Amino acid sequence: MASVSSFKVKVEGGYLQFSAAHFITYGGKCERLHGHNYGVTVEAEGTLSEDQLVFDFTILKRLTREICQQLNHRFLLPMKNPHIELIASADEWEIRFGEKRYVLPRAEVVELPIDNSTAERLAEYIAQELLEALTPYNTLNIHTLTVGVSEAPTQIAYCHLDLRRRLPG
Ligand SMILES: Nc1nc2c(c(=O)[nH]1)N=C([C@H](O)[C@H](O)COP(=O)(O)OP(=O)(O)OP(=O)(O)O)CN2
Repeated sequence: MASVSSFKVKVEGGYLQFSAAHFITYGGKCERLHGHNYGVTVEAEGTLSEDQLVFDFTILKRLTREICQQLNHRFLLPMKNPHIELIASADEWEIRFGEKRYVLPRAEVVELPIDNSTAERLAEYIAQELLEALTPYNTLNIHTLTVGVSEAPTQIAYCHLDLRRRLPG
């Protein structure tokens, strides 16, 4: 019986990381402000292009690194978190949860369109940003894109995008 090959490329390590501060809300509580040295992995599965690549490692690394740089040394602010109150001023974000109140310079905050800064939601955000950054490239041969975000080497969350269900742009 003839076998069918399937292919996957993965980029990780090196500069595919960012250090950021955050807290998540869960179970009616709000964690203390803390930080992680996050690691990012990206996997693309698909068929081979004319050049016999799923996708060029070099480009994939560069695009992922650019997203990491936007998050590096920032506070990760989940703009859609229904459990925190956000008060904007010209230069600052005030974040309230019950009696707790944080005031942060806007320049040190990255405003994320997510509802909680869990590793899962960060992986989804990075996957969506990467998909956007891949728009100028031919990615029709890529079937799935998986982004992993680790808070530590022992804990990692993944978001898997099925690109075969992409709507024509
Ligand atoms: N599935 C997920 N679970 C948890 C997430 C997450 O993003 N996805 N996040 C957290 C917290 O944000 C927290 O940062 C976890 O950090 P952790 O190092 O595990 O905290 P601890 O101090 O409890 O663990 P140590 O191993 O003792 O450092 C929680 N869960």
